[in-house]
Amino acid sequence: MKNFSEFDLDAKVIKAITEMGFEESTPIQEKTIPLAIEGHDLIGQAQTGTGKTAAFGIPLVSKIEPSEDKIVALIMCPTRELAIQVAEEVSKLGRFKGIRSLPIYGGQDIGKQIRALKKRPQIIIGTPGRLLDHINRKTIKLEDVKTVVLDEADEMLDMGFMDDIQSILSLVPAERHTMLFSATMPPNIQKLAQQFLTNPQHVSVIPKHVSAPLIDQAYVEVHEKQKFEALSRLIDMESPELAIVFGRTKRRVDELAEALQKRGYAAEGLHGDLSQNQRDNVMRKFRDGSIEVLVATDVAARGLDVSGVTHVVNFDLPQDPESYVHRIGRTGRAGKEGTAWTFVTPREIDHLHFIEKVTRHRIPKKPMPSPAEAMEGKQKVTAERIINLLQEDKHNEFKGVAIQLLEEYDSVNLLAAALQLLTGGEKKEVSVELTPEDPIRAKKRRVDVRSSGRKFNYGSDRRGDGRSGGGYGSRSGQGGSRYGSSSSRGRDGGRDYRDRDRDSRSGGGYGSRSGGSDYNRDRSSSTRRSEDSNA
Ligand SMILES: Nc1ncnc2c1ncn2[C@@H]1O[C@H](COP(=O)(O)OP(=O)(O)OP(=O)(O)O)[C@@H](O)[C@H]1O
Ligand SMILES: [Mg+2]
Repeated sequence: MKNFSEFDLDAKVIKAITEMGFEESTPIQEKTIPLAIEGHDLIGQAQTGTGKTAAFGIPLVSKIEPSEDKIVALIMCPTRELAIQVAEEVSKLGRFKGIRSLPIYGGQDIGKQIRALKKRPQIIIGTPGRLLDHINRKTIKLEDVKTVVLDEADEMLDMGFMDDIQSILSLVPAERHTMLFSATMPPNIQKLAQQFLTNPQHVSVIPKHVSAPLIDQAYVEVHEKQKFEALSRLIDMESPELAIVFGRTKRRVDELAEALQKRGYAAEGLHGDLSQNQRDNVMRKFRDGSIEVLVATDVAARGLDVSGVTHVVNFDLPQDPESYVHRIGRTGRAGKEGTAWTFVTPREIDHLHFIEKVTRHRIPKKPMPSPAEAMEGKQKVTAERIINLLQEDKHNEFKGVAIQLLEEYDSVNLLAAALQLLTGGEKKEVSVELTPEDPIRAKKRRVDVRSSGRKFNYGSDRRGDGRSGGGYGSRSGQGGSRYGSSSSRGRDGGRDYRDRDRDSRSGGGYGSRSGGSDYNRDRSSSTRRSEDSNA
């Protein structure tokens, strides 16, 4: 893989890249950056978590003049969370150059956005609905836009944004540079590309080796009623640093988050019925580690990049193979390993086979963790916490009692009792009741697998030389202790939303759901997404 200094990039951008801890380019970046610098239109495809954001962000930021006081670049994304995240990455890349970027999404106070637009950002990162709104109000003008990026284009179309995207693109001068990123290439994407891209170069990184994917996948066959028990045992057994648990509906997510809290886990739910403020809050807490389990609908399946997500659990089997790939792709990112478990009820086994077929990956079956395994995992974590405390050496005030106890009791018994207390068995007795979900029925439909290219993480030599897979340079500042407490986890500074607008109104007609879709549709155009509508 190439070092970033080998590309024709602005030195200030290289400085930013170094500061972000990137050492070498990823394969999609290596292919995309030179083409984008030369101004070629392009269509990019690569697996989840392989740095597509920087693949378009780096050349984009490199080309923009800091003195520019108009909107010269437009990035469109399907969800609010993604708009925020992409804006965050772009602004990090443009820091030393003094590039101004601004996320624009539904659910946030429009007045606030209008004020922020007065600061003359050069790059706008937005969801199509809210962008159109600003365009209609003339608070965003596209006449000087020279570069357009469509991120997760297939998802935007699936969400019913075709008309909005077409209206927006038709307002951008034809003399422009357009980059489209998509997981799949269904006909509507091809149509969009034909309509709005000029002689696009196809850049795809499809892994050759599938022998050592970074994501360790497994399924557990469980009855609907056993799922919760299976989940809590799994969390206890594996003690994830951070985990995302996907549920099928909003109701499911709410009930599950509540049930996990009752059992003493730091869990919260994320779905489209929450206000923007709540959504931002949940994401912020997840990113800074104050919640360890994020329970979410598919709203969190695409693009979201949170460092430290070691586990993904499909509490409910996803409807589509694509959704499966995107959900599990929230772990095993940027060369790190991850684990993905999928719960399958006996009646859904056929659907699982369908997913295996489309993703061309056999998912091995694992037994439901036993109570003993769960207990063992918990004890291990407790023991590690004690050892960590021991190393901190700040427990002088407890030493008196310790000496007293040791004089009276056997040391092994004493420590075992303390471990029992700390492992906290009692909370687990709380009974929880979840409303059952109907099983997913096997759905036979054609999916463009060949072009999806997001089935596996590449890099079969990963384990061998200790370097991360797929040609990633290591990234500094990210400790990888599997059992580390959240406090020992290197924080991903720039991914914290703390300083973002949190007093934004969620009302005002924006961010309201249309047709029960879980996405932030801030327009009323119809949506095809229905998984979440029964919440
Ligand atoms: N060259 C690099 N070296 C190390 N880390 C990188 C590099 N490029 C990107 N990253 C990091 O990898 C992570 C994943 O990147 P990104 O979110 O862009 O992936 P993606 O390909 O868009 O995934 P998805 O398909 O899920 O949207 C991010 O945390 C990003 O900062
Ligand atoms: Mg992405």
